[in-house]
Amino acid sequence: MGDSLNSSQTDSTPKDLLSITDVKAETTPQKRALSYANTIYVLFHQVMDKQQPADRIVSEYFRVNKKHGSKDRRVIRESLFALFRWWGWLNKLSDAQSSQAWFSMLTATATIESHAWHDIIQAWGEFSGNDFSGSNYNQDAPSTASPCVSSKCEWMNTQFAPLKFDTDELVPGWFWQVCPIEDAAQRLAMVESLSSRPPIWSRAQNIDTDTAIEQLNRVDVPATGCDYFSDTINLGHKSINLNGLSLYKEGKLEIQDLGSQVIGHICAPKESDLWWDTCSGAGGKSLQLRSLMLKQSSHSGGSIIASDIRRKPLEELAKRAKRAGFKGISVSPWKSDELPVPHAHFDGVLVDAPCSCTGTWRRNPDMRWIDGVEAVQDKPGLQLDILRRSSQAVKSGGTLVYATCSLSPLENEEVVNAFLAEQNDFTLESNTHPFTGKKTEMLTVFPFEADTDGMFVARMRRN
Ligand SMILES: C[S@@+](CC[C@H](N)C(=O)[O-])C[C@H]1O[C@@H](n2cnc3c(N)ncnc32)[C@H](O)[C@@H]1O
Repeated sequence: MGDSLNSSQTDSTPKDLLSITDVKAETTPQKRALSYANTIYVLFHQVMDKQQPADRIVSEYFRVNKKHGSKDRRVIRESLFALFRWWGWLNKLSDAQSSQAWFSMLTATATIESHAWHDIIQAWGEFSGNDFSGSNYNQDAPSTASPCVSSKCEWMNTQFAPLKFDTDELVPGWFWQVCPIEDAAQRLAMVESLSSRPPIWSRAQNIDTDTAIEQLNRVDVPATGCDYFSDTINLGHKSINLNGLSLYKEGKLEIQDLGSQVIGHICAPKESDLWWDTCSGAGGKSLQLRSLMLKQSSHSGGSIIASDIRRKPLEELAKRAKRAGFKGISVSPWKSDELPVPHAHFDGVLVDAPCSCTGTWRRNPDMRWIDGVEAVQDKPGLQLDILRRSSQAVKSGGTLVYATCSLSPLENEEVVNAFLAEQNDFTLESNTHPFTGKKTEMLTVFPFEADTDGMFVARMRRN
């Protein structure tokens, strides 16, 4: 940590540091452990107090505090995100304002996640005043050895007896009310997946997938293929400097979660189709739709119009399309409630609606504690309204696809059912779930099925 091995503040560090007057850091690891603990404490409270995504807060912190080396960044970032993953248990360890409780939390998370910075973890354990010597954390264990969430729960129950911990508590209680799962095994699988990170999923475009994988392996990216879609590439769990990859710079690799890729396959655009992506954001799915068209014919005459109420993501989409060399994608921002495109005109309309994003909690574990139940309950009115308006652009015989990255039936099945109840010229079509092989009308991708984010999709046809 450069020369700041104590708890001294940096310019951008808020003044409300952990109270550490009772902590004596003597050895170098202890001093580093103390400094890390303070930084993580400040960042954690900034996320909770400002109710802003941890990703944003951490990026801003590292942008200002250039002194941190790569190990510092890793310890700070991973410990912070781990705290949010296990906060449902940790918050029971008593008052997070107390330094001893804070050190217990840090030690417990690092133990549960088998983090590799053993000297730091040991120092945190010593500062905590708690006896972690009986912990099952093994210094020689590879960090990939990750016991299941039930055994982690057992460890918590033993380590912090008489406190009681339960796997369901790793997500807020309101989640189970709006995303009910009756089956106990499925419920546990859901908690298990929400307590771990999915790999970085990507898509090969304009290039054969095996060739792309070979090129990635040559530069030490542990890329592998995927059983479900021929253009999907799993890039593993380690963060990657995308701008250092020529494949990415040449527009031959796009990052897109495998769950999100399901949506493009359910849309299944034909090569000459005209599609409208009504909530395109920065165009993850527009690019996928275009890529699917071009896979059928490199002379595909099809095209996509992308719309969003925000301009910035549309600018980003234009850059990504240019990078990929994709002609046939244009943008048309929503400026009012009026359609920014012609009525009854499109072979396909995709409504990837704004939602609570509960399906992305694996990548953003902080959101489960920042958001409340209103993040789910507030959305269905808007979602139905966008779906209703967007549906006017579907031509007779055309396809309407509704998707979210929510796991709640309130934002999913109930919105589609409300839409179908009022629009009798649309009928629901059935699909085969790509991961489970089951036939289904409305399709939820659960994160535990194929190590992805959670998604929902329903496909309708205009009669
Ligand atoms: C789930 S995100 C879209 C993600 C994007 N399709 C992708 O694949 O990367 C939802 C998008 O809907 C946009 N949005 C929010 N309210 C909207 C509205 N009333 N009309 C159109 N778009 C809206 C948001 O700006 C956001 O970009």
